[in-house]
Amino acid sequence: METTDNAVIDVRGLTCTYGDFTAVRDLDLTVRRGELFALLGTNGAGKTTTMETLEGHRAADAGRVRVLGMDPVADRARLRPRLGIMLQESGFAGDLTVRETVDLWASLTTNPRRTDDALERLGLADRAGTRVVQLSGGQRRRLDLILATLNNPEVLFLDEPSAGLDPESREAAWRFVADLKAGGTTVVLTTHYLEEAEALADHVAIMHEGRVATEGSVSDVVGTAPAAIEFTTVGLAGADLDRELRTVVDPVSLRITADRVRLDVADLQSSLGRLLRWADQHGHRLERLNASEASLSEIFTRVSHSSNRLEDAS
Ligand SMILES: Nc1ncnc2c1ncn2[C@@H]1O[C@H](COP(=O)(O)OP(=O)(O)OP(=O)(O)O)[C@@H](O)[C@H]1O
Repeated sequence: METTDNAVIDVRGLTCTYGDFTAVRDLDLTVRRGELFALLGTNGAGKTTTMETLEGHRAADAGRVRVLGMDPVADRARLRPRLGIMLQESGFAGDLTVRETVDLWASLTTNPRRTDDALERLGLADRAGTRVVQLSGGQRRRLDLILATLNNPEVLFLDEPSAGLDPESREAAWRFVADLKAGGTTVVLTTHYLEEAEALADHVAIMHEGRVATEGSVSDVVGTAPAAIEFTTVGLAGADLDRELRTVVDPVSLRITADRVRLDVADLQSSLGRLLRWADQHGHRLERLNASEASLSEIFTRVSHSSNRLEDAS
């Protein structure tokens, strides 16, 4: 039986250890049917360990993991045909050609997808006769993606699918994954490309030191951080300007360096409106004015500079 809320993956209190090192600690995750869930995080945050547990490649040391309502380790034989898995390192035989590899994989799969279209779309059609060992790293990555999706999986796990791909191949891989999602496949991916998460993900979770530090839609996650307004002032003095801006805008923080001002604000639209009205009324000129919402990359940087130690103490 599947869990509530259309969850195809439900993880509660997952803990994974290597010896006395805890790589994943008390992690909760919910992935809903048909969504693309991006697991982000610093190197060593625990993404691959979490993915391996979801894929049934390693058992949880504590906690409960359900994929399509099943235990990925205990129910592996029943679950595996419904999953697509692309690992960081592929382990298939390099002596076969691309075509032979795809055919071999397809022969082991019930109802495999047609592959010519996938080879074409991922730029491997003209490599069909090439031995896998002779492929470049990026070409192997694209072959891995095809093999992981041959069985039309209900849930597809992609561990850094676009690592090492050139920009054009990355775009092709993104379109390929987006089309699978449009066809109803639930996708969980890890990536270090934040623009990949921004382009594809319905839900992002940023992991740090074995835990999810923040999660939600990209706009939810980005919305948790203040926006920034920057400008250069002409003829306004430091202390007076500081006082006045705090009254006008009520910023989260304010920094004035020489004549450059940076305001971090909770509500960009209303703060900007108040600032511009104030400048108009007093005839102030705001030069090189720049206003921007926080980016995923800023959130990522904040998370990676934070520490779990405080939480551990609580
Ligand atoms: N086999 C292992 N033995 C001991 N420690 C391990 C082992 N595999 C991973 N770790 C440690 O567990 C932590 C989490 O590793 P994991 O590979 O899950 O992180 P990650 O988020 O996928 O990192 P990356 O982005 O670098 O791939 C790291 O500190 C890593 O050194």
